[in-house]
Formats: sequence, C-alpha cells, structure tokens
Amino acid sequence: MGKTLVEKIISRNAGREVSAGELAVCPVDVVMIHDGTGILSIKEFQRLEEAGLTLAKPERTLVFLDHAGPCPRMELATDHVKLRHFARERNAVLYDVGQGVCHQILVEKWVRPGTVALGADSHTTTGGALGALGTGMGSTDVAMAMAMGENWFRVPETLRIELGGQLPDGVYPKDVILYLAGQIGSDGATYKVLEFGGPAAAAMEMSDRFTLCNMAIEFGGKGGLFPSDEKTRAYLAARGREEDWVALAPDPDAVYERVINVRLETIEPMIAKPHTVDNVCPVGEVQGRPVEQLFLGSCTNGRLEDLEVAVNMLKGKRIAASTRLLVMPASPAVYRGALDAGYIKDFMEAGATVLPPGCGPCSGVHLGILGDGESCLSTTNRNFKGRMGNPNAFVYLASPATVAASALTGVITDPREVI
Ligand SMILES: CC(C)[C@@](O)(CC(=O)O)C(=O)O
Ligand code: SF4
Repeated sequence: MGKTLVEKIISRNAGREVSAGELAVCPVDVVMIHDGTGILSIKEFQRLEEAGLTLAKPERTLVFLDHAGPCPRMELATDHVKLRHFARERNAVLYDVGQGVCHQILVEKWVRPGTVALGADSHTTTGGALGALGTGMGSTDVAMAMAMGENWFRVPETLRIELGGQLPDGVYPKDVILYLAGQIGSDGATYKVLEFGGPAAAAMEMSDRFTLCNMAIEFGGKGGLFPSDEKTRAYLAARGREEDWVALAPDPDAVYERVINVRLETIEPMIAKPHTVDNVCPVGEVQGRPVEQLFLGSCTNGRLEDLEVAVNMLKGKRIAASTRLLVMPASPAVYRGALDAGYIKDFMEAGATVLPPGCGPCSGVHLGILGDGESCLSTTNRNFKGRMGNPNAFVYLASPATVAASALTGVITDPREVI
C-alpha cells in the first residue's frame, strides 16, 4: 500500500514502516521555544534536570525572544532575562530581540526535509513546506523532546489538497488558504495533515508554500506538507544549505482520508471576518468597511515576496489619512532584502510605519494594539476576539495585496480594483 508524505516522513525517522493510526517514536531534529510559551517549557525542563537529564541537542535547541521584543513591560523583560540565562547556561541557540519570528528563522536556517521539527508553538507547521513534519506541541511535551531528543507521534491521517490551474491576477495563495478555511472549517482537520499536491502545488514558490502550511493549524491540522522538490532544493541552496536537501514525495497510490480538489482560477480574493478564521467570504462582500489599522507581516505573510506584492501597489502613492499601515519584516534577512530592494523607503514614502522583525501586532502584546471599536485588516493567521490585544476590536484576515489596496482607500478593497 502506498504512503502519504507524513507516513513516509515518520517511517523514515522511526526506522520502520508505519501507517496512519499507528504510534511511533521519532528523533526530533530541531526543537524551538519562545518568549510566548517557553517559560512553561523551561520550568518543566528544570524538573527533568533535577532528575538528571540535560539538553539532548543543545546546538539544535532554539530559544527565541520574538513575541514581545523589544519588551513592552517589565514582567515580559524579566521572562526574557530567564530565557536568555537558560539558553546561555546550556549552550542552546539564542535568537534575541529583533532577530526574527521563530518560524521564519526555522525555515531559513534549520528545518531539513524529511525530518521532524518541533516547537512550543502551533505555527511550527510552517516548516512542512520544506517536506518536514513541522508541528507544535504543549510546553511539557516540548520539554521532554528537549531532554530526550525524541518524542512519540500518532501517525496522522491525511487530507490531500489537490491544486490545479492558475490563480487570476490579484489573487494569491493566502486567498486559497482562506478559501480552504471556509471549506474545511476551523476544526475540520483536527490532528490530520493537509498534504498539498497537484500541478499548481508543484509550480508554487516556497514563500507561498510557507503561507499555506503556516495556516494548516487553523483547521486543527497536525501539519501542512509539501513534497520536497527542485523548488525546495533551490530555496535551501540560496541559503547555503543544499546539503540539507533530500527529494521526498507521496506514493501515487497513497491512501487519503479525503481529497479536496481546488481549481485556482475559480478563487477570488478572500477575507476572514471577525471572529473566526473560517468566517470567510469574497472580499467584495465586505467591500467599503472602514479599517483603522492594517498589518503586513507575521510568520504567515512577512516574507520579502509578500512585501514586494504590497510595495508594488503602494509605490508612489499615499495610504488613506484615516488609516495606519504597519509593516513588519519577519526576519533580519527579509528586512535586509527589503532595504536593498528599496522597499523600506517606498513603504515610508507611502506613509507606512516599519517595525523591527518579530511578532508584534499579530499576538496583541505590543506594537499595534487596537482601540475599542477599531478594525484591523491583517495578513496574519488568527482573528479571534481579543487577538490584537482588545476584545472590543475587530480583526479581518486577508492577503498582502488586499491589505495594500485597502491601505490606499481606508476601507476594505478588492485588490483587483487597484492593480
Ligand atoms: C504565543 C502565541 C501568540 C502564538 O504564537 C502561539 C501559538 O501559535 O501556538 C500564536 O500565534 O497564537
Ligand atoms: S507572527 Fe503571530 S502567529 Fe506567528 S508566531 Fe508570532 S504571534 Fe504566533
């Protein structure tokens, strides 16, 4: 019987052939904690240390200070002190304030096709775009993986997302994943893998693959996976990591729980309305609603390609006086690329505020908390009540193009009307 991508990855790592539903122990190739949830992991880890355990792979244990950096409050700054000490005392790898969003750094530098990458954060699924099982776990499980260098998994069932055709102008992969959110529902893929395939998946650029896999967890997914192909290889090679590449694809006779066919030419610009990710409709249906804040960034859409789409629409124009546009490159490499390409200057001249790499407004901790009654149109992945720091505010999710178009008008705008 053929295997799905996740069955292949887990079999490879467990050293025996496994299929959906079985349990397997796998080595964890890289493990990550951050300042949002990591304090719990280190508390738990310290208990394990008392029992005589140490970090299994300090050189592949990553600690990020990205959710609240630079720190907005002394309590969080004190958490940072603890996390820095923890990393330094144990020779773990520390990414301090401003050094990027954990998931972006994971894909740029750490995640290897065919392996298991674990994080104390649900969006660790982003790494699945490289053909690895990237997944988030609770802080206790992550602490165990830090100490043991492995963890156990129930091999997930797979929903195959077969992508065909071509996206129309003004429509982007973010619209595809929002469309799928509407089809599958926010709990429609609980503990399952979304495996992307078909000709349009093969043609899709890495940046867009990351966006799709990043949001697999918004349907409850254990992971989102793409085959590891020539595009994966080129992405790694461009970062001096070609030796990390292995080819990986599902078997043609793999068994899927369900196959969802999507013809890309039928997709329109989509938007998720408050307060759930599956509350989606075409942008046109909410066209004209005022938005006071717009956010371009995050592990979902904070890459150079995302910034490029937006800046091409904003260049030489000014955002509406009634709005504020926050732009946050997801990593220093993205920031540097945007500087070199002149995007930062273009954003500033259009009236945007450029923020340092991190999570910022996405998690509602700082750098863009909304006021009572305000709305934000954001390229992020979650819009539940209070997500951007205020339960009396409204978060809409859309593509970088829709955010740029709406920044120009001050109201929700279909990007096809601006390009
Ligand atoms: C810590 C939090 C803000 C988080 O990063 C946590 C997570 O995804 O697990 C999120 O995006 O919801
Ligand atoms: S950018 Fe947002 S979704 Fe991504 S890790 Fe940070 S807070 Fe979580």
